[in-house]
Amino acid sequence: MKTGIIQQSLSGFYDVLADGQLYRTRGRGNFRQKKVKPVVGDHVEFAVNDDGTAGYMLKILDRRNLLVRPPVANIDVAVVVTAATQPVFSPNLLDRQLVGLEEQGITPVIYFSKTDLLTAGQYAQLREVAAGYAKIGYQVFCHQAPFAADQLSKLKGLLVGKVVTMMGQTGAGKSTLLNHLVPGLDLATGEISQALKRGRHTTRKVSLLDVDGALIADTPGFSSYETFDMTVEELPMLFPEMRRLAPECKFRGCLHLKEPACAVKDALEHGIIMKSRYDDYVQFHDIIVNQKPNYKK
Ligand SMILES: Nc1nc2c(ncn2[C@@H]2O[C@H](COP(=O)(O)OP(=O)(O)OP(=O)(O)O)[C@@H](O)[C@H]2O)c(=O)[nH]1
Ligand SMILES: [Zn+2]
Repeated sequence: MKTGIIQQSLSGFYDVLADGQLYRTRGRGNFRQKKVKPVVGDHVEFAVNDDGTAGYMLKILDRRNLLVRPPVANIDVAVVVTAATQPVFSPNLLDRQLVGLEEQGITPVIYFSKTDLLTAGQYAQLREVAAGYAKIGYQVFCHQAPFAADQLSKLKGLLVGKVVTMMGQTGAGKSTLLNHLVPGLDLATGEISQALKRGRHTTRKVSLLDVDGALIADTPGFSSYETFDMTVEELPMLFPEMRRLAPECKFRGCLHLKEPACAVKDALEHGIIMKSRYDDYVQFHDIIVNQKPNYKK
C-alpha cells in the first residue's frame, strides 16, 4: 500500500502522485468510502500490485479543506488575482475573499494585475494599499509590470511544494497569470474565455500541474463572496491583525465593536490597522447577525 496525492481523474481512474512517481489507480472495486467522491488534491491510500503497478484506491484521508469550484482538496495557497482596475479595485471584495480563505485554512497570496493600466498617481495609491496588506502579513505582489519575470519567479518560489489554486473575479487575469506561469498551457483569456464558457456544457476536469515543484490547479477558482458561514465570534479571528491584538483587549471574546478598552479600536484610532479593513469587518459582522436572526450574541 502507498499514499499519494490525486493529480487528475479520468473516467474511473485516478492518477496519484507518490514518491515523485505517477500511479494510475482504479477508483472502483475495493474503494470503501463510496459516498465520498475522490477529488484532485485528495491524499489517498492505494494498493500496489506485485509487479509494482497500481491497483485500487483504498481510502481517502481526511481533507483539510475542499473547494467546490474547481473541485480541489487540501489547498495550501490561493493566489488571489486582483485587478487594479477593469473591474475597479474593491478592497471589500478582496477582504471577503481573504476571510473565506482564512476560514478554510488556505494561505492567500495577493497578486495585483492590470497595474500597467494605472496612472502614476493611481499606482502610488495602490502601492499604499498593498503595503497595508503586507503589514498584516500577507504576501502581496504589486508591480507596475504585473507579469515581469522577477515577479513570476518570486511567486513560483513561494509556491514550491504547495497545492495551489488561482482565484479571483471574472476578468481579473487568472488565466493570464496561469499562462505566464505555465508557458504552453494556452488557456483562453478575455473574450475567448467568455465565449467558451457560454458554449461549454460539461465542466472541464481539473488537474494539478507540476510547475517547478508547485502543484497548481489548471482551472481557476471562484469563491462565494455573499455567504458568511462563520459565527460572529469566529469572524475577528479571520482578520490576522485583529487576532493578534485581541489578547490586549480588556474583555475576553471582545468583538471590537462597542466594548471599552479595546486594543483593536485603539489601533484603529492610531492608524495602526487599516480603516477599510475595520469597516469591512463591521459590515461582515452585521451580515452574519442578519443571516441568523435567532443567533444569540
Ligand atoms: N493590460 C493588462 N491586461 C490584462 C492583465 N491581466 C489580464 N489582462 C486582460 O484582461 C482580460 C481578462 O483576463 P483573463 O486572464 O481572461 O481573466 P480571468 O480572471 O481568467 O477571467 P475569467 O476567465 O472570466 O474568470 C484579458 O483580455 C487579458 O488579456 C494585465 O495585467 N494587464
Ligand atoms: Zn477588542
